Amino acid sequence: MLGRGAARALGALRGVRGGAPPARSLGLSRRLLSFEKVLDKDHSLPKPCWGKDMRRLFDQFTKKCEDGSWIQLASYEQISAQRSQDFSAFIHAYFPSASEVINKEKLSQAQLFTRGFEDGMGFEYVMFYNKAEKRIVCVFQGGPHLQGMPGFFHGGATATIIDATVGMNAIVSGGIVMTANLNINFKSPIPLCSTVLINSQLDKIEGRKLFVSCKVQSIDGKILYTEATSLFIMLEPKKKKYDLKEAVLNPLPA
Ligand SMILES: CCCCCCCCCCCCCC(=O)SCCNC(=O)CCNC(=O)[C@H](O)C(C)(C)COP(=O)(O)OP(=O)(O)OC[C@H]1O[C@@H](n2cnc3c(N)ncnc32)[C@H](O)[C@@H]1OP(=O)(O)O
Repeated sequence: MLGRGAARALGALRGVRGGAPPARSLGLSRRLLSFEKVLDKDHSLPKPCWGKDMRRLFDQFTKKCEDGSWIQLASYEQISAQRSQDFSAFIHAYFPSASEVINKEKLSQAQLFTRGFEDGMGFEYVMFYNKAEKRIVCVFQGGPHLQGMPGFFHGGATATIIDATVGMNAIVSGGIVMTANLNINFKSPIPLCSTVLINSQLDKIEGRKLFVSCKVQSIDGKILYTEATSLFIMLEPKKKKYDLKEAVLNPLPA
């Protein structure tokens, strides 16, 4: 049977008892904590580097959260030291060979790729989740360090924010998942430093497979920049010797 740490990690992802504390207990009733974080700030809240489009869209979606149909997803740069330990256990459970490379110390220094840039230079984004519609909308303002062809975003940067958005959609539905496939059609180059909307939709779940699609559009909806489809796989507990039933039925206190 797997250790307590991995059970907690599962709880953190699934929001079950024993995982991250409920958002309400932290006074954040309209916000869903995607994982517990105490060391740094929530990067999905307004900052001086946000342009007027980003702020206006943030305000519009925050308004939509008032009736509970939409939830703003918090986002942090690092996970807490405690969670780092939990994730070490998680990695060991699912990918034993990887745990020889990624030790606890390295994990404690890790940063979420999309949050590792100086404010305003890289990925500025905030995501909003609509459970009933199985949608996540990401408001994204890309900074000057994401340039590819001069004056436009690098396609890899676009792929990254797409993966983050469809990935979050898969996580909120499937728990512990990994991207198995991501197909992207680049229709029109995205001007550097612009703000765009990424609209993602969970299309279907078949067993362990989650199919999520998305469109990247200008904020007025007139330009379709990019379209993508993706496949996420829920990790197979038995295959990786992870006792999911135990983790769900006997969650640990936070
Ligand atoms: C709390 C912390 C929160 C963190 C928040 C921040 C996160 C931000 C979010 C960022 C998000 C970033 C996210 C990232 O960046 S994730 C990082 C990028 N992804 C990876 O590194 C994944 C690498 N791949 C794997 O580990 C395995 O292949 C996985 C786990 C995916 C499946 O291996 P597993 O051994 O488990 O499964 P299986 O092989 O038995 O296959 C099962 C079924 O699936 C079908 N299949 C499999 N692959 C493909 C494929 N390519 N196309 C079509 N179908 C495929 C397969 O045919 C079979 O179907 P069927 O025969 O049953 O019908």
